Amino acid sequence: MLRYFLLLGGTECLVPPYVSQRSNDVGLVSQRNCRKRSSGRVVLLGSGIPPEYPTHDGPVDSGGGPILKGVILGGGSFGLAMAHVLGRKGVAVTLLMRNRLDAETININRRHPRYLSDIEVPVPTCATTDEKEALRDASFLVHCVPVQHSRRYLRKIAKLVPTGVPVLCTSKGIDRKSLNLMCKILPSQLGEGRSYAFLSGPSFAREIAEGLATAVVVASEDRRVAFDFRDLLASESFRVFTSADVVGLEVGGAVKNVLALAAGMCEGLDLGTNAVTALVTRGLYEMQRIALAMGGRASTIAGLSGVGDTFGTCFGPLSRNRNTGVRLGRGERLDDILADMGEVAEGVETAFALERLIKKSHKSYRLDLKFPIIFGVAEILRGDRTPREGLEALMGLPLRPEFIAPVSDAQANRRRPLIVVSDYEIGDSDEDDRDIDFAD
Ligand SMILES: NC(=O)C1=CN([C@@H]2O[C@H](COP(=O)(O)OP(=O)(O)OC[C@H]3O[C@@H](n4cnc5c(N)ncnc54)[C@H](O)[C@@H]3O)[C@@H](O)[C@H]2O)C=CC1
Ligand SMILES: O=C(CO)COP(=O)(O)O
Repeated sequence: MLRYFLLLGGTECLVPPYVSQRSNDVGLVSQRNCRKRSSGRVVLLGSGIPPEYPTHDGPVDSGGGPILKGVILGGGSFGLAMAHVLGRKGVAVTLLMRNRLDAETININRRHPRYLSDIEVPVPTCATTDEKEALRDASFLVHCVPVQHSRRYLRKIAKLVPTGVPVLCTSKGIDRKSLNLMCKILPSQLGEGRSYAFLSGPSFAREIAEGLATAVVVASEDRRVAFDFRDLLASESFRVFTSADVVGLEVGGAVKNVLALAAGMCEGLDLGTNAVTALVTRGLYEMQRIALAMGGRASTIAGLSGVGDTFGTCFGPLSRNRNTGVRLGRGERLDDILADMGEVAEGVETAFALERLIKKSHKSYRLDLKFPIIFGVAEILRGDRTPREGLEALMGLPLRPEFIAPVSDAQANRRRPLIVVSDYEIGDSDEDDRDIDFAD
């Protein structure tokens, strides 16, 4: 088999050619988005990407065609998981990391010393800390840096990111300072002149790296880029749906981490199945309310990136947010848990961000009745209440109908994204009459 040698950051890596491993049951590669070359291989062109798409100027294979080079920003658990997804498709990937020793360990031992260290990093992956070298001929970026560090990180590398290169974001949360989702942060730092897509859904890094079946959603306002990333990532073990609802997808990914903290607390307090199920269901109602107010769709919240990821994170054993909640419920201090965990629990900062965002944008009376779980989690994390007091407060809320009808015209105006949380409640007859997905 032909092999290509790529010298990156002083490390020689074997990079097999990009080979489409899509099988018929996964779906046909879109003709608009790909080109069949004489070698019979299928190469994604990135049709939504401007003509200067650097694939065409980057390294070439022996047939003179471009080789895709993905750069993964952030070499933590999810960066590694994405290297596995792309590695399975034979795509050359550079992990852009902060720690030189970690990068060298990956290049030499094919393992990260701390994250998923029992799983070998796939061969087409190189690791480096050299930002300039890594980004120079990137064809696409995959952003896997935690949300709270993203703004500063992106600002630092912005000048090195080639024009027009598309970005797939996998980070889930709301920035505590700016109160923005990643769909605002990325263009604000890397510019509007490129396409952005967002990946979410129940997708634990460990299970992906182990090759267990996973289904996610890629959302983008640019349908061609959503299709390109879908085709680039999809394999027999990684199923990718597409969506145009970026806000709904991101709200689901952000809020589910806060709900997982609450679900974990129920477990830590030994409250039983009734309590945690009720809490998660009511939490989804809060998630939906926020998504609708920000211009997202109810159907997205009912899908993989809403209910799906909430189930996985609130009930599955792998969630770091849930495990943080369990330990809080058992009486440990938040600072001790976070220091000890050594991995990110995005729900903590996102709970504070959501609390502020809702209070700032929502002029309604008794917000604590509309978002009791999100507000309750923020109070517990701040140390204003214990987890048990938080639960007692939920049980003591005024008795009300399960769903409240809309109280303003905002629902009718949903076609215009509100961006800020507005003053209305959703009803149980909530309709979603817009396109569910891109019309193919
Ligand atoms: N691990 C998982 O199963 C999943 C994670 N995600 C999301 O992916 C994002 C990244 O999470 P993980 O990789 O799991 O976190 P992690 O805790 O495993 O790793 C975090 C990575 O970010 C890097 N980092 C931390 N601070 C940084 C800074 N200031 N500048 C640059 N890099 C910095 C660290 O060096 C590390 O490589 C999060 O938003 C998370 O919600 C999404 C789906 C699943
Ligand atoms: O987002 C995730 C799974 O979809 C990972 O959740 P945790 O960050 O809680 O581990």
